[in-house]
Amino acid sequence: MAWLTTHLKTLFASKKPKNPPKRKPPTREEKGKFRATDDDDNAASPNYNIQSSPKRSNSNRSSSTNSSDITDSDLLPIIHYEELHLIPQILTQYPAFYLVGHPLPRPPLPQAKQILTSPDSVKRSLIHPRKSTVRGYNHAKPSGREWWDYTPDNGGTLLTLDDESFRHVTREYFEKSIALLQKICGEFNTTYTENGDKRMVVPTEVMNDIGFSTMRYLRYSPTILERPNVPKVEPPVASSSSSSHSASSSSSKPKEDGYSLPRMEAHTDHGVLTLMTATEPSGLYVWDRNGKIFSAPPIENTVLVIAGDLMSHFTALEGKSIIDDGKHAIGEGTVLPTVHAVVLPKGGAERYSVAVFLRPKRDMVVSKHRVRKESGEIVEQDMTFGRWAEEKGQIRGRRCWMVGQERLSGGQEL
Ligand SMILES: O=C(O)CCC(=O)C(=O)O
Ligand SMILES: [Fe+2]
Repeated sequence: MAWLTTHLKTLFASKKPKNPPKRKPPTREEKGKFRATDDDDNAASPNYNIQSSPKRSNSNRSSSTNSSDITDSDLLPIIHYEELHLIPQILTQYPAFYLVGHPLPRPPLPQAKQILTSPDSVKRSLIHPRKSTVRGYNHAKPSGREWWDYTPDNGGTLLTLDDESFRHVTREYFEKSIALLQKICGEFNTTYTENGDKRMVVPTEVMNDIGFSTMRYLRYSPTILERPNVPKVEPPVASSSSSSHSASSSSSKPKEDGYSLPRMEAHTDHGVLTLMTATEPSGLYVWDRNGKIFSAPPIENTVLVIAGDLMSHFTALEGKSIIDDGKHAIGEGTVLPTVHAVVLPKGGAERYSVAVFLRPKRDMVVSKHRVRKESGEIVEQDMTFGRWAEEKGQIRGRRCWMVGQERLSGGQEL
């Protein structure tokens, strides 16, 4: 811990108190221009400039979640591309941040719409031969959601549309986003120190190789929930009660309560970092380490960045492992994986989103795992990224492993 405390003192503490006073929400005039530090500090160090997100109206917030504790002061920071060095500290304080001034092209939201509104026959042809949920087309109809994962191998020519422009835009956004996320990882390696020397928290292979990274196009829509192919169950012949009729006659329709809105259950992503962008209506929420919820609607010209499980693993206390030591591996410089969920507001609109996941190869060894054999002997076994992610999916409550919200578990397979 000493290495980080000392380093953070040098880098940040003179500019920002350890427990900063709660920020006041910006006034309309300050919209998008609020500074988290006072101006004297900024005069000494003009680079330390965190903008809060512009004030948002309540109409952006879903009325369908229990988000009454979301107030206007719950704003995620906006970081400028020229200030990437702030990100390691920001991610220990906030569950997500918006990045502005970045070199990415326009987000491929029209391409997300194009592929996810293709005829069913086309979608069927894009399903992975081994039904991978992270390559090609998939759907989760009970959640009102469908998605398509880009396959970077073969230059992005597999399980994709026969459309040159679609392929070009998709590939370009993926490659530039991965390069951006890798650059952000580089900032972690210049921020963390050990005995005065820089500590490589993110392995070189993550920064030099696309590994098992992918990009996902998602569509959330009430029309997906309708499941038109599910045969309608006729109500049993009523004896005396008329209520049984009304209950079963709605079986092929989405229920009108909050749980039948298009959604993605709360989860953390397996990888290192995820970059996201979406259309309105938003419905994206992120949790901080104290369980506080932030609404994360799309903001023009920005992308949202969150941390995945592996970032916690990389930034765990030196000599400790999240996998073996659990919470004892968490220090003040440990970035926790961002718990996030999507719940579409009522009203029937569709939402499209794009998520780019920076992940290493599945066979990357993330830990020497200590296991006890039947004889009682303790041996070391390699824990690979792929196996770790798979185990997480099998353990109830682990999809949001830091929060342990079993109620909300769900999410994606790797
Ligand atoms: O649709 C979104 O904005 C989030 C998608 C997501 O969290 C995921 O695919 O892991
Ligand atoms: Fe996610």
